[in-house]
Amino acid sequence: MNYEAVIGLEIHVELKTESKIFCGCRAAFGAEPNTHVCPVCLGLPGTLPVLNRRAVEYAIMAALALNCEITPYCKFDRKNYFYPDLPKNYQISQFDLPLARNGYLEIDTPSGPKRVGIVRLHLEEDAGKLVHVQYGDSSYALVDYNRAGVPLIEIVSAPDLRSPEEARAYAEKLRQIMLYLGISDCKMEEGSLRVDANVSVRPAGSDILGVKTEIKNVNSFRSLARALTYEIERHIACLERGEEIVQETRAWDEERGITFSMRSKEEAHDYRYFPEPDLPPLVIDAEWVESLRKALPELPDAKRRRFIEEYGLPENAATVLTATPEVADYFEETLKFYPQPRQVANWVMGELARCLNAAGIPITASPVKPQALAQLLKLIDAGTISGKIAKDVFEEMFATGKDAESIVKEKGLTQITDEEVIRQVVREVIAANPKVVADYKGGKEKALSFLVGQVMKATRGRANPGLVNQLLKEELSRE
Ligand SMILES: Nc1ncnc2c1ncn2[C@@H]1O[C@H](COP(=O)(O)OP(=O)(O)OP(=O)(O)O)[C@@H](O)[C@H]1O
Ligand SMILES: [Mg+2]
Ligand SMILES: [Mg+2]
Repeated sequence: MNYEAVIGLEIHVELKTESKIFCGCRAAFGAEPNTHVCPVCLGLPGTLPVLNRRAVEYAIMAALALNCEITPYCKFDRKNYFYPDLPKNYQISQFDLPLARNGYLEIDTPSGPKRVGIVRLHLEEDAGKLVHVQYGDSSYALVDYNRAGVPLIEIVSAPDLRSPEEARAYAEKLRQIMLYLGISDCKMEEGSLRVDANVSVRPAGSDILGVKTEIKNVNSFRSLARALTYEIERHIACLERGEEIVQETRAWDEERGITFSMRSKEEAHDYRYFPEPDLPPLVIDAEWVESLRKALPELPDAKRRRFIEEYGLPENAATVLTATPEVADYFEETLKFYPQPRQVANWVMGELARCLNAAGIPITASPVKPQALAQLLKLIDAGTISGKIAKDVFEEMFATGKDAESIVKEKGLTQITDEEVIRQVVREVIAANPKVVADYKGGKEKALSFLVGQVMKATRGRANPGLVNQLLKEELSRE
């Protein structure tokens, strides 16, 4: 039988606010354990939460970017469960009235663009973190509450994804949008972006959903795709053996490349959701939403379209150059000093990308700034250096942070414009290539470019190309 995979993702995104969602503690990652805590986020009796306005704004921005409807009157609910990382024994979340609903995200697939539905987007607080340590012969689980109360949004997709590749494309696109909005770091390795993958299979063509399992603990987009591939094969093998799929939560084991059962439906939590009595309902008026909508930055799809239309870039170049807002900014900043989109695109995607990769640094830390790159490109246009020498100069700029002109001067890479020097080389080249000269005189235009190449080679690319051409023609007609 032919099977079809059905996948829906729940993605948690930590918001990059200064303070936590219900108290004034700092929300930053990486501090000494339990230094960003207070009676509110520690859940001590008698404390009351106060909602962080910025967290709501960030969540609304995310909802708008994902084409959702904002719920004008929403509320918070308590999701009750017991775990040591949850000091209050409940998490403040949103249940029946989430902040936003009914959105979509467009992904690229081999058969064209595809819209993936977004069922809901809600606000909640993060839990603390357990740190497992070995001390002598014993192992301990220590709790760090710094993360407790960091604002999160959970974005729940419809079961619209049909392959691990689509799931990966969706998760990557969602991350790209969050980075464009500047509302999260989205670092999977630090847990500021976490993906739970729900998956089932069914006979191809059926419109009934199969029993799903939920995979947790995927630490990268690559693992997400691997875990789904494994799980889909496991489901199919089960069904082929005539067994039923058990609805359960499974964890991905990166090293062994398998999923294993964490808890089954029978052990599933009854969260006993009820309205949070300590917070008033959240009323989001249309004016607030509109002012946030107006302030949204240009998003990836729009930017990519503009790069194609405004700069005449091919689609793949536009995709690469809009991968992050930082790359796009670098590209456009360079254009301000050197308005030649194609050339700049080639250099940003070529030499610059290669050097950044090799050095393992982000474009924002590039030792070569946009203006410096523009100056280098101008030197090529002016004929001061050849395109080939420019690559060496760029490497030197990247390694030392010096500007193109000083490197060209220091290393004696300046073009040769002295007519007599070039004429001498031209004569030598003509003397050394009698056959090519004869070809040229016989009407072979191409022979000239060979001779130009020889002169450039003899001068290590430093001769002024215009002069080389002119003097070659002069000398050849003289013979
Ligand atoms: N049969 C199915 N096959 C694959 N995916 C499914 C199926 N049914 C639901 N899904 C997906 O599973 C996800 C369910 O997420 P949701 O947050 O609504 O519930 P939950 O996982 O039960 O709750 P929790 O937030 O406590 O994990 C959605 O992304 C949805 O698209
Ligand atoms: Mg969920
Ligand atoms: Mg879930």
